[in-house]
Amino acid sequence: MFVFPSLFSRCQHSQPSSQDERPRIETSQAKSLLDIGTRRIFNADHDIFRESVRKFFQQEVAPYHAEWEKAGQVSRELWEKAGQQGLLGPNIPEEHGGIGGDILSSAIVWEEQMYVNCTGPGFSLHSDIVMPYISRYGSKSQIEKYIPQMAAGKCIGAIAMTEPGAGSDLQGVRTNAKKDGSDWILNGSKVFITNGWMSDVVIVVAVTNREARTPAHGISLFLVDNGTKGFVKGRKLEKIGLKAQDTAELFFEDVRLPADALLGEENRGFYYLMAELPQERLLIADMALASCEFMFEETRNYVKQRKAFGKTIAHLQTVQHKLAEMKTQICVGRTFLDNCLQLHAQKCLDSATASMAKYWASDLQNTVANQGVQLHGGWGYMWEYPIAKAYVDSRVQPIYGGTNEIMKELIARDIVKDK
Ligand SMILES: Cc1cc2nc3c(=O)[nH]c(=O)nc-3n(C[C@H](O)[C@H](O)[C@H](O)COP(=O)(O)OP(=O)(O)OC[C@H]3O[C@@H](n4cnc5c(N)ncnc54)[C@H](O)[C@@H]3O)c2cc1C
Repeated sequence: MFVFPSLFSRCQHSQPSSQDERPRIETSQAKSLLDIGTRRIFNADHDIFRESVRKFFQQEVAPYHAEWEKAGQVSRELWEKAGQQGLLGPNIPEEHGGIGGDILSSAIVWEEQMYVNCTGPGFSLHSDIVMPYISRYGSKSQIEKYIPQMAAGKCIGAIAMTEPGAGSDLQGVRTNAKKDGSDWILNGSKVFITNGWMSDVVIVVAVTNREARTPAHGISLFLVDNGTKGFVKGRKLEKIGLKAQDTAELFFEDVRLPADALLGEENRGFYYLMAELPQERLLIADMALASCEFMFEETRNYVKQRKAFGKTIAHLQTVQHKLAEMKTQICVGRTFLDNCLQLHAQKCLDSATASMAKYWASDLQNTVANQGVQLHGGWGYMWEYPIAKAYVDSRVQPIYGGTNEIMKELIARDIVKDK
């Protein structure tokens, strides 16, 4: 496992470490947008971590990804290896059984995954969406039961909000849990659940009080273990992209849950969701920007070696201008994203700002993917070319984690609200 040189108290404020003598350059000034040692939000300790994470994705993920795309899932072994390397739950406190790092360490894992263009492992959802709910709202026994196992990659986490009839409108969920003595009886179904097929524990969003003054006041979260009677996993869904990611339907039929399966307080689930969604949106945004950086470098390399009319296409001014536009947009986006990462590291990221990042970066990702494919010509449409894969994987980013239309609703609501 990678051992952090007790660096994270310093990381909290993202100051350059004393080891950084020269000011760090930003990505626009670097030789490649993927260079290690850039960006002022990071320090030299982060760079060491990034090197180990990069090596992990290059050695343990990239060579096997095509195989996992065919299988529709990654291997269990990969999860355990990631756990051993300290890649799962980097931002979960040590006293809860996590790694004890900062959000910037999580961001390094998100970005490095995109830099190898391998979307299969659902690490970010597990580490930075599911684990935080348990760490923040779980009881001592829930934390002890799940967090160390999740950090070790022996327990894979998922979160089930969306239903066949309710996605954007979360308050419309119909899955429900009714009290039976001190137990709960859970009924309903969920769809599009990332890590759903491989999951060992799922956080399930369910209605617990139909009489509440608004639906938001009657929703609770439950921890449901794989193998619980009545909990059935449906098929792995066939998607147009994210081929190696196991996205599944989940069914709950009279699932009897003990009282301690309730996560946090009864009927407080909607508030927990609202509190945690900005981190989910930031994560999607940062992965989108990192994917742009990867696609830009792929495209730059391609046009510098592809010949047409006796010289490389990188000599054509129209191609150069397109690359100039792409790089400018990506670097402008990176500045905003790094600002959001820093705000979040200081616990100051608000919902509207996170929504701006998610909407803008995921739209940019699709624009860059489209331009990258175009500059690759026919080869860009071939699966063997990384840009083709990046193109299809981009498409879902404006949809999940709250659609970009919903992001605009949240941004707009904040703009016009009475102060
Ligand atoms: C690959 C993948 C993985 C996913 N992983 C998970 C997961 O792990 N857990 C989970 O719970 N969910 C997951 N989802 C579900 C995802 O979050 C939802 O698909 C998303 O929130 C949209 O919901 P919906 O599909 O029901 O679309 P709908 O809500 O039906 O929306 C359809 C269209 O209507 C628009 N629309 C809806 N309401 C409004 C409005 N008020 N104003 C303007 N436009 C509106 C939407 O923007 C969209 O364009 C995943 C989805 C995919 C595709």
